[in-house]
Amino acid sequence: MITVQEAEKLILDSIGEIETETVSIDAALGRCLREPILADRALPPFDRATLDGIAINSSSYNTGQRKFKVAGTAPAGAVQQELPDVKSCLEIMTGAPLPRLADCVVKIEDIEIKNDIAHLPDGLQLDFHTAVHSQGSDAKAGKELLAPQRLVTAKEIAIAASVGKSELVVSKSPHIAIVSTGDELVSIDQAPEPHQIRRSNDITLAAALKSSGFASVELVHIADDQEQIETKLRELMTRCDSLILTGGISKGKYDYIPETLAKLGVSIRFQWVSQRPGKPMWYGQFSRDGNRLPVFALPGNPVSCFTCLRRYAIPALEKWVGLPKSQPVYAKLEHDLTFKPELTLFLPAVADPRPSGELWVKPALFNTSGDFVSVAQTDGFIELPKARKVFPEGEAFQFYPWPR
Ligand SMILES: Nc1nc2c(c(=O)[nH]1)N[C@H]1C(S)=C(S)[C@@H](COP(=O)(O)OP(=O)(O)OC[C@H]3O[C@@H](n4cnc5c(N)ncnc54)[C@H](O)[C@@H]3O)O[C@H]1N2
Ligand code: MOO
Ligand SMILES: [Mg+2]
Repeated sequence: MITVQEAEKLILDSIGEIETETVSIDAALGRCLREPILADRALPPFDRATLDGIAINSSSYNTGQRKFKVAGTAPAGAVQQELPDVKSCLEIMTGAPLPRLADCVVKIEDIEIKNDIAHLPDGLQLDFHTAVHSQGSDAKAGKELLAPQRLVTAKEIAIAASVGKSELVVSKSPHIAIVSTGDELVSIDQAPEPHQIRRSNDITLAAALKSSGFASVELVHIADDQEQIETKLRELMTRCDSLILTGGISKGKYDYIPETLAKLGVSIRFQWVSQRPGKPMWYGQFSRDGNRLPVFALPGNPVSCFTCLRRYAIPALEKWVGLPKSQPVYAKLEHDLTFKPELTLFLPAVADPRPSGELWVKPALFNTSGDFVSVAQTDGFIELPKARKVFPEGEAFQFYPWPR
């Protein structure tokens, strides 16, 4: 049996970088950018008025001129104009190119225009490019505005749009199959017999993946029949980029998953981790077209598979596609705890942020790793290391928020 840290390292070390694809800018939201975004021209591309007012030559004002003939109007969207001479002005709108011979803008509030003459008061502070956003002052043409390997959010879209990128190169979004097995499981729209239970893990894992940015998910259920499992998994391996299985991995007579995966050529990286819940967890990879594709076989107990998905599978998928890893935070325990088994404990807990800026957590009491009822009241789990037995109130440990 390996430790949590060893399992995490084996998984993350085995994960490479997924291929790229080109998508429309709208479809790039939430994906990892995989190309640099360069300024296609200077930003701003011309000397731009930042206020509505008049464009003048500041040296005329600074050598005593107070009346300027209004020679015309410079709206935004019109080509750059020119003052007839340095003694006159143009009315100018925010966003318009500064006219040639003018070097600053005086805002409308500071002046009075009567009979096409603009009257300026004494005491204005006017210099070269006052109220002008100078050409290239944000970025020179060719400058890298965004480096690759970052999450595309609204602000990245703003930059891409401003340089005319209607399509972006991003990481592919893996198509993930969530496979549940078990003869006792019925679909949620079916009335279960007393000995049956509703199949909840697969749809739960799908929701967690979707809310973590993995939208392409397919649900598959297979009976506890080795032949059917083999046939279906073989088919999924031809077209899915990752498999996440739940159930059928422990020591029961009908726990066919590890054996079948091995038979199908999925190479095992590990099974059995010194953790609760989730001890039977299995991880491996298979090759297709030169890519190594991850397979997570998670225990069937609902809390186990949910916890293992959060602790291992989601960070691994994030690394694969280049999304920022959903990091744990540190949080302080609200009361003393003792846990004697030689296992790392993932304990569901309620977050309690304090006005002091500290995050505290209140561990939840829960029955078994089948008890989703208590877990639903919590915000995440706290990780209590295997090397310890006693965990005192006020000590900080890593807290993993649940997927939203
Ligand atoms: N002799 C041993 N028995 C068990 C061990 C062990 O070490 N030695 N480990 C236990 C632990 S820990 C866990 S966790 C479970 C893992 O079991 P499996 O992965 O084989 O899962 P199943 O046997 O198929 O199911 C376990 C439990 O979960 C329910 N389940 C399964 N799939 C779903 C689903 N899609 N939706 C809702 N509930 C599901 C299933 O009905 C069972 O009650 O093994 C222990 N045994
Ligand atoms: O991993 Mo099991 O989850 O402890 O019931
Ligand atoms: Mg079992």
